[in-house]
Amino acid sequence: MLKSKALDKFSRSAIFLVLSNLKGSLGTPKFSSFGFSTLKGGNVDCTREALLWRKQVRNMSWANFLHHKYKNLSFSGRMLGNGRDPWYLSNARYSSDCNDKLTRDSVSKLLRSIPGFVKIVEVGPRDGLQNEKNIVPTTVKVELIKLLVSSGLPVVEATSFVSPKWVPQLADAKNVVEAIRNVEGTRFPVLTPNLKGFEAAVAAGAREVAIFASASESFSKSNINCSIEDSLIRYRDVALAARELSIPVRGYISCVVGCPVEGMVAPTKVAYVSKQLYDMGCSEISLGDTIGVGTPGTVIPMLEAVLDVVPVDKLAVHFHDTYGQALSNIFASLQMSITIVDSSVSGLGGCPYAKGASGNVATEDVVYMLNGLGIKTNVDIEKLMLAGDYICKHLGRPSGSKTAIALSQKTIVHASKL
Ligand SMILES: CC(C)(COP(=O)([O-])OP(=O)([O-])OC[C@H]1O[C@@H](n2cnc3c(N)ncnc32)[C@H](O)[C@@H]1OP(=O)([O-])[O-])[C@@H](O)C(=O)NCCC(=O)NCCSC(=O)C[C@@](C)(O)CC(=O)[O-]
Repeated sequence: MLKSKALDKFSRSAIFLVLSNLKGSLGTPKFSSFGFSTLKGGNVDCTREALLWRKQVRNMSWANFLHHKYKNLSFSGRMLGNGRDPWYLSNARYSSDCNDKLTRDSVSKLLRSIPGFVKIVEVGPRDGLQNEKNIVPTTVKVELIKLLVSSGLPVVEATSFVSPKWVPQLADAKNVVEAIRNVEGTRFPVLTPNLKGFEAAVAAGAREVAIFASASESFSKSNINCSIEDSLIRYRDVALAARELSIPVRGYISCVVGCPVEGMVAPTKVAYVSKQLYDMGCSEISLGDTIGVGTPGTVIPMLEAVLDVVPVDKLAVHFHDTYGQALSNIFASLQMSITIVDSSVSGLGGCPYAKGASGNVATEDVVYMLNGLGIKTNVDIEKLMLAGDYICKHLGRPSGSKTAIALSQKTIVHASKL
């Protein structure tokens, strides 16, 4: 009895402290920053002053807390406006945009190889939606694509001309392509697994296609029902037909670092398939970490192997974020001078033939990071968020983009002026 009471008391204070720190990370006061050590840190300060402080802090609003904490500090104008209490100012909003030359110069001095411009290939309407169980109406897909276009994205992968038995969600590919036929300013590649798909795509009005191979035999079999070599034979036919019509072909390679069945995938296998796609005339080769297991530790050697056989300006990277490594992998790729990054609005996605794989890296998160590095994309993040908001409302779930969540909370904070 005594034991369980003591345990109860202990767990209540433990829960309090854990919640306090959790609240801190979510946007409410973090008590440990006032000198309280946490469970993680060891002892809890139980002096009278400390307890009083804790009570006072617990009763504070977020705004009062910040005012208290920062009132004696001076802030740099760059971040916080005119130096009065920053938390009440509407222009105090932090932006990751890096427009000042000094910062840009020091970033580029340290990161000599990173590009000045990155082309983002938005794959949300295809890779993002292909895995959705409930069929998304064609009108919603078309509206999503139009919203993505208005954010300035240069490429939006629209859909796939694959077997509707394999991917029922994209059975309306023809209608989607027809509906965006007259939308200008953005390119709309579509996936075509064979000549049948290629012909249907061209008939619907597609002006760019993508073929998709794999670096893993098992994944090739489960995704397109044939071996890697057989897929390359099919894709040569598609590439040839496309060349005759001057239609650019993007080549994908799945499982470039790991496969759900085979585990680790050797960089030499990825280099081999990359070279085959390059030789058949692919204008771009996108290297996909389909199940999102890679870290820079596996991505860098893979890229090194591919860079030995394909020029860097032909390469794109395509990371899923299952283990939260996508941005680090993109950053490593930028350092290796890659200039094309695939991503999906709100982090939608997953592959129907890679169970457990989570969505692609969120486009909002990529744009936020690139803005912070002073790398241009021509994408308007606020308009991009409108597209994300639109599709998330339709799907009835929160955004998978941390940036979108944070920025929309800021808007609420500023709108209410706390
Ligand atoms: C490749 C096939 C078609 C082979 O599928 P199969 O069953 O071996 O093909 P088949 O030639 O025996 O044909 C079977 C049926 O499909 C039809 N068919 C055949 N081709 C087409 C076509 N193009 N469009 C429409 N219908 C087609 C064909 O007419 C026939 O119809 P039936 O006589 O039974 O009525 C099938 O396996 C397939 O469609 N797979 C697609 C799978 C897919 O879309 N996966 C997701 C995309 S890849 C991905 O997400 C990875 C990526 C790119 O994002 C990068 C990354 O993250 O790694």
